[in-house]
Amino acid sequence: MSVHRLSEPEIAAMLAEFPGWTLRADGHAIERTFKFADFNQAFGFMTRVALYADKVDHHPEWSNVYNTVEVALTTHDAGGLSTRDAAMARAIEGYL
Ligand SMILES: C[C@H](O)[C@H](O)[C@H]1CNC2=NC(N)=NC(=O)C2=N1
Repeated sequence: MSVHRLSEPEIAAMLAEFPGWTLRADGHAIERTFKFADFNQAFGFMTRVALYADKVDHHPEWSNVYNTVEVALTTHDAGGLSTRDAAMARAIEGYL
């Protein structure tokens, strides 16, 4: 499905709305690193996000090492950032 790619001002507004997130060097994703008490907490978070992601068909790029989860949000179908990434960032904040 085609999705509208955000303009630079729209990306700036998104970053202002989600203070913990930074723009990836290529400008096509927002990133955030989450630290948890232990692996159990980290993987529980990933499980909640994964179930939501599959439901809305928008999947994070991420990696996990013990209690650390690195997340990048981008919209492959748009070749960059879209409102789907803002919605996902908002949902992720709710699963912390
Ligand atoms: C066919 C399927 O709907 C698409 O490939 C979905 C799946 N998950 C996705 N996830 C992300 N992050 N971006 C997408 O463009 C995307 N597209």
